[in-house]
Amino acid sequence: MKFPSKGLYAITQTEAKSADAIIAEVRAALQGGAVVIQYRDKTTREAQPLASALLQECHRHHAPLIINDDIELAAKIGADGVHLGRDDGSVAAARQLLGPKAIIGVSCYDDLAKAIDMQGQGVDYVAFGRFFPSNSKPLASPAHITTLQQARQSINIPIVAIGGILPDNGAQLLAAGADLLAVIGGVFEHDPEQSARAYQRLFI
Ligand SMILES: Cc1ncc(COP(=O)(O)OP(=O)(O)O)c(N)n1
Ligand SMILES: Cc1ncsc1CCOP(=O)(O)O
Repeated sequence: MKFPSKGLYAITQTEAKSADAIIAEVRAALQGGAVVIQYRDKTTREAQPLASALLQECHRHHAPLIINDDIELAAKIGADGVHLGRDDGSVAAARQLLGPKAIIGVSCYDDLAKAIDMQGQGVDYVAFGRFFPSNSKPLASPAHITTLQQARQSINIPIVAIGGILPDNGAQLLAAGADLLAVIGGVFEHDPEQSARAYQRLFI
C-alpha cells in the first residue's frame, strides 16, 4: 500500500490498555479519518496477535499499518512498513527483509542533513520532532519549525511532524512544510473518532 501524501498519522498508545481496547481505539481513529496507523508498543505484551488484528482493521479502512522499531515483526505479520529510529536497524536491512514495496520511514529529529541522506537511501517518508512538549515522550529533544521550512525546499518525499501536536497547534506545522501530523495523545487520550476528525479538518 502507498504511503499517503497528507493527513493524520495516528500512533497507538498501548500502556495499561487491553488489546481489545487498543483495537477499538484504532478503529475509531480510522473512522474519524486517520490515514496511517503506527503500532508503537513499548510494553512486554506478545505483539504479533495485536499487530495482526490492527493490520486487518487498517486494511478494512484502506490505511497502511506501520510497525515501530521492529523490522522482524513487520515481516512476520506482513505489515505495510516500518518506522526506524536511531537504534532500530538500517534502511538497507529493512528494505532487504520487507521488499521494494514496503513503506520505510525514519526519525530525523531536527537533522535536515540526515533527512536528505535518508531520502537518498530510498526511504518513503522522513519525520521531524518533537515540535511541542510531549506527555507521551517527555524526554524527546526539541526540533525547530525552521527545520521544516528548510526541509520543504530539499525533500520531495512526505514530511511527517511529531510531538505534542494538537488540533489547535498543528496548522503552523503544515504551513511550515509538514505533510502529515503524527499524534499519540491528542488522538488516544480523548475520544479517538472525534479527535481524528478535528485533525482531519486541518487538511481540507
Ligand atoms: C512518525 C514517527 N516519527 C517519529 C517517531 C519516533 O521514533 P523514535 O525516535 O524511534 O522513538 P520511539 O517512537 O521508538 O520512542 C515515531 N515513532 N513515529
Ligand atoms: C514518539 C515520539 N517521538 C517524538 S515525540 C513522540 C511522542 C508523540 O506523542 P504525542 O503526540 O502524545 O506528543
